[in-house]
Amino acid sequence: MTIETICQHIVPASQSAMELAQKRWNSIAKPLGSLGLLEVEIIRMAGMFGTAQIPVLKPAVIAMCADNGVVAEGVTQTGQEVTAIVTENMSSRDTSVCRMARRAGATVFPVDIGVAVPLQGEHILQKNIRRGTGNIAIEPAMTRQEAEAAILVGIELVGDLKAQGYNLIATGEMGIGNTTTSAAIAAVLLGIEPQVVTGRGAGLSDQGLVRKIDAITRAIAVNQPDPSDAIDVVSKVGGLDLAGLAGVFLGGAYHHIPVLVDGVISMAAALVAAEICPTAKDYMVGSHASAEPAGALFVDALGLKPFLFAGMRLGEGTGAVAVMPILDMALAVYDEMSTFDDIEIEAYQENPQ
Ligand SMILES: Cc1cc2ncn([C@H]3O[C@H](COP(=O)(O)O)[C@@H](O)[C@H]3O)c2cc1C
Ligand SMILES: O=C(O)c1cccnc1
Repeated sequence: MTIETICQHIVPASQSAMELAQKRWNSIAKPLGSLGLLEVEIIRMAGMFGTAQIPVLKPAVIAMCADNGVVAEGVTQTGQEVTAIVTENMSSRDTSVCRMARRAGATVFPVDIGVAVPLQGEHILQKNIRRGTGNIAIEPAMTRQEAEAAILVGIELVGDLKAQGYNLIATGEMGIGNTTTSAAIAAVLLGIEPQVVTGRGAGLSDQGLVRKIDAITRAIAVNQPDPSDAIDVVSKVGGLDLAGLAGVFLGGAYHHIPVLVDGVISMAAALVAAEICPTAKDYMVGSHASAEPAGALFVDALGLKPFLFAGMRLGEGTGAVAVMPILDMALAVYDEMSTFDDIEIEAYQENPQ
C-alpha cells in the first residue's frame, strides 16, 4: 500500500458511536459532564473504535529510535551515542518509559528506524532505513523515498500490533537531537520564527541554545522545505524518528485505533500526519503539554486537549503513558457505574447550573 491509498481509506470517527457514548455518560448517576475531559476523550474514543462498547484497553508504546546528523552542530548536551544506549535499554526494559509502562500495563516496542549503529536487544524491532540522517544545517536529512519508507514502517507497525490485540498506542521516541528537528518542523509548518519555537531540549547552555536556533535557521535556508508538502518538510529538516511516528498516527487512523500524542517530538510528527491527512486528527488523543516552547503551539495547531500540565519534557512516550491510568479509570466509571435508572434517582429535568 502507498501512503496515498492509506489516506484515501481514512474515515472520520463515527458520529453515531459518539452520540451513544454521550448518552451513556448522561445516564450515569453523577452530575452531568462532571468527569470533564475524561468524558470527552472516552466519547472520542468510542468514535474511533466505531462503537460505544469500548473494548478493554490493551496498550502499547511504539518508540521510534533514530539518530539525527544535526547533532554535529553542537545542539545537544549529550553525544549521539546516547541514542543507541537508551534504545538498547528500552529492550532490557530499563528506561523511564519502560518503568512507567510496566505500572500502566503497557508493552514498549522500541523500533530501530534509523539509529547510527547496529543494535543488540531481543525486543528491538529491526526496521533501520539508514544509519542516521544527514546534518540538516547543511543538507537534507534524507531523501523523499526514505521518508516515505519510514512513514510506511509506522503504518505497518500499527497493523501488526492490532493483529496482536493492541488497541491503544502511545507514541514514543529516542533520538538525540530530535528536539532540533521538531523545532525546525514547527518553524516551517506553523510559519513561526526559529527563536520562538526552539527550546533547550534535554538540556542546553545559553550558547548551545543560540547554536540550535542558528542551525535551524540555516537548515531552512539551505533546504527550502515546502510548507505545503509535509513529506518534503520531514525529509529535509526532520528525522526518521519523526517520519516513523507520523506513520504511526496515520496507521492509527487507518486501523481505527486511538493514538496518544506525547511531547514536542510526538506532536511534530502528529502535525506532519495531520498535514498529510487532516482526518487523522480524529484518532489523536492529547496527553501533556510539554515544557518546550513549541509544545503549546502544536497543541493549538492540532486542537489537542492535554490532560497534564506538569512541566514534563522527557520524551520516550512518558507523558502518553502517564494518561493511560486516567483513561482506564474513566472507563471504569463509563463501563461499570450504576445509572440513574438503576438507583432510581430521577434525572434532572432541567440543567441545574
Ligand atoms: C539520557 C537521555 C534519555 C532520554 N530519554 C529521552 N530523551 C529525550 O531527549 C532527546 C531529545 O533532546 P535533545 O534534542 O536535546 O537531544 C530525545 O531522545 C528525547 O526522547 C533523552 C535524552 C537523554 C540525554
Ligand atoms: O517535550 C518533550 O517531549 C521533550 C522535551 C525535551 C526532550 N525530550 C522530549
